[in-house]
Amino acid sequence: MTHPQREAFLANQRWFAGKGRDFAITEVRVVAQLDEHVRVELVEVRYAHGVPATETYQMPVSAYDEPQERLAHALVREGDGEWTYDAVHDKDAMAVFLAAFDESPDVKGVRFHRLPGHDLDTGTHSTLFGGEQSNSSLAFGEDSLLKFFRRLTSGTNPDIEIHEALTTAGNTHVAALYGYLAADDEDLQLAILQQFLRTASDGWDLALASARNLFTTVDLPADAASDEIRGGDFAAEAHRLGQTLASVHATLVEAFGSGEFDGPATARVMQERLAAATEVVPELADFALADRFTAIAELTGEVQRVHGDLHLGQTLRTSLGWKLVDFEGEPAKDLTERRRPDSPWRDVAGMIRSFDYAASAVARDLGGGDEATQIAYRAGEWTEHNTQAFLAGYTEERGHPLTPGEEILLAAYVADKAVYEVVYEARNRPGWRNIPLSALARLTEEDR
Ligand SMILES: Nc1ncnc2c1ncn2[C@@H]1O[C@H](COP(=O)(O)OP(=O)(O)O)[C@@H](O)[C@H]1O
Ligand SMILES: O=P(O)(O)O[C@H]1O[C@H](CO)[C@@H](O[C@H]2O[C@H](CO)[C@@H](O)[C@H](O)[C@H]2O)[C@H](O)[C@H]1O
Repeated sequence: MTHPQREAFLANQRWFAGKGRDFAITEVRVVAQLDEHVRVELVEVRYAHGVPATETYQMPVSAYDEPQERLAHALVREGDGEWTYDAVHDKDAMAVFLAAFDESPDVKGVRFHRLPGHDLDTGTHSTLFGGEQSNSSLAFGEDSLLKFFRRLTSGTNPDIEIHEALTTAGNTHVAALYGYLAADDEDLQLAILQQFLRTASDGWDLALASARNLFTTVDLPADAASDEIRGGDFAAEAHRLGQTLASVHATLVEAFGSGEFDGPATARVMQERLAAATEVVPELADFALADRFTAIAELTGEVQRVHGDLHLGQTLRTSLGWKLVDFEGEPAKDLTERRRPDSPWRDVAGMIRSFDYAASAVARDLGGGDEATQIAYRAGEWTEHNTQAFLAGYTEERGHPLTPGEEILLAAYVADKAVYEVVYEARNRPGWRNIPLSALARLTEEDR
């Protein structure tokens, strides 16, 4: 059986990782029927070339025996007297999911798990989040947020696992976990239900606003007193973010334990990642990064569960402080790798790269006119200032300053993240490729 309409739908979704590759849907399975209209389907995709050769996607759908005008934009397929829609756009279908989390009914094929301590507000309507997302998230009124994982891999989902550990431990730097949806027969976790941080501001947006504010004051001399910068800048927030990350790391050690850092293996993985990335983006061969990576082979340290893909877009500022979101790890890694204990410096490096991204993205938007040199100077200054504040917050909270060995580790993780970003940008946002490439050029220059 062929599925041309479903294939066309899939190819247009932001969350479909196979864009640009030849693929066919080989199977559509219904894992659960929630009511007469709403069901959860799993779609198996097979690619003509390349790896991975197959993938599984989750499609919550709602089906009706006549077309639904209100859902015309979300049509997945029509035929055999049935109109099938992407259920995340369908408020009625989402109400069925919310009621199921509230009542934990017996639904063949899936289980609705709940954590104690919160009564769901079931009188609310769903609002789907827009934007560039790997999964599909929607808010129920001002109360809860439901995220359907789209690309599924069997095994424990780290986003659920880590939210559960931090919520149970009472760490307030994440949105509290309210529940999750899992398939019965297979080791598949389908969705996470958590506290909706409705008044929160996105860390990336706050950082951009701060950088823009500073750079547009271009008549400041390049060596302007940093007090002027401090007035409107992000440093106090960066400091709190550092404290937040240290607190989350400490709770993760308590919950999952820690292990020994393997220097030689990590250095090897970083070099392999660079070699693979150079195949995709040959300019990477221009950067002499090998010494940064081999330098860590001699080092000792600890590994633990971490966020794995931390950047400003994964942080939310609420009136009660910073929260970290989306503990799924780097989307390109397989699940086993994403759940493996890792160095906490990977997360620290992720945020440091993100400060550079924020400053560089604003500098890029402001263009290359007469003030380009001044803006570039300001961008470097903003990044450095916030990096130092973030590191101070992190080290103060954990109780001791950076050791020389940790500085070497951090330098390697910053370079490793930038290598990852070059490939990510080449594949997803070619216009942004120069941000990590310029960072690598600066790092290589520093190492000379
Ligand atoms: N608990 C929450 N409350 C409010 N907004 C949230 C919450 N969790 C995530 N978000 C926002 O929802 C969006 C998608 O979240 P994320 O977990 O990063 O999804 P994805 O896995 O699709 O990348 C982000 O903009 C994030 O800031
Ligand atoms: O949020 P995701 O888990 O999907 O992470 C991926 O996409 C991110 C971009 O949305 C990407 O982050 C990179 O760009 C950010 C600015 O948009 C920047 O703040 C980050 O520092 C930079 O790495 C992330 O790498 C990728 O895994």
